[in-house]
Amino acid sequence: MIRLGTRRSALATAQATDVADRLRALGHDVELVPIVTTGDTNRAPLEQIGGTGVFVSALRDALLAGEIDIAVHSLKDLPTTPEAGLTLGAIPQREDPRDVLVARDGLSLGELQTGALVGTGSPRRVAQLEALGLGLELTGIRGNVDTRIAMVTDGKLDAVVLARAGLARLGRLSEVTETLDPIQVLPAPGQGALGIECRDDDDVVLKALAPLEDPAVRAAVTAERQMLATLEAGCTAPVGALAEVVEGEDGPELWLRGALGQDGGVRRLSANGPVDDPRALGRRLANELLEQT
Ligand SMILES: NCc1[nH]cc(CCC(=O)O)c1CC(=O)O
Repeated sequence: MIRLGTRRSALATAQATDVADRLRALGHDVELVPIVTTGDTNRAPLEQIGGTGVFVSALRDALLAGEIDIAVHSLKDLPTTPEAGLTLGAIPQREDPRDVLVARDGLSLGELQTGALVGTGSPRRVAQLEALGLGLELTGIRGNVDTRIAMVTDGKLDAVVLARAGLARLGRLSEVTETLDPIQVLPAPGQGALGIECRDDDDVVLKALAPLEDPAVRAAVTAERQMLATLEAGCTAPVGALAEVVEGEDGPELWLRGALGQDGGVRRLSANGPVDDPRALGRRLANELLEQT
């Protein structure tokens, strides 16, 4: 029996159920174990209560205590610092990593008027949206995906910006009024990807997880997360990153785009590197972003 720990939110439950179903299809017995985290019980702004890492620590404690065997994380909420005794046993196929706009009356970003009220609590989204120069009025919001969409439906906001992956997993893609091009808004490092964490000496679970692994996604998110780590930025920092495996002249290579919000503007760069050394690429792009003046 594999005990899979999950937060109770609709999104976390959808992600956990998806992983559980895939393990069951491979012949494993899986039990879902609900875990409550500080991020779920405390409504204060994330920056005040320790960033999105607050969603993670209770799950990690349960893993280390042997109460659960695997934890399914949204990779963009997982701190880049490794946790002793734990490892990412599998990084499965990724959902569409892009951000989306959910606006009233089917509007797109370019159709929103100056002064339109757009909800997002993410410094990354704020920095990149402001850099577009559309004169949008950005306002911090928190709450689950349903709550955020309701702010538009109720007329409190003209629009909200969300991760497309979350809407896809909740079956709410019909709410999307525009998918934002990464040329304008780069997603958070790891967005749309799941990280399945387990104890690093749990050979039975590691073997069970192996078939869920997508090596190209692991390479991409490793580069994105290394860029974030080198920038010494937390999950609430104004950092966007998106890597993809592309076909280069000598075979597949990794292409990484990065954005760093700074001094009211956004620095953007991209670089290519070998697929087998994603960390070097992430580190290089981070350093180039820091040197750019
Ligand atoms: N920070 C909350 C969070 N964590 C993961 C997702 C969406 C799913 C994903 O990116 O994997 C979301 C919601 C959002 O940003 O809209």
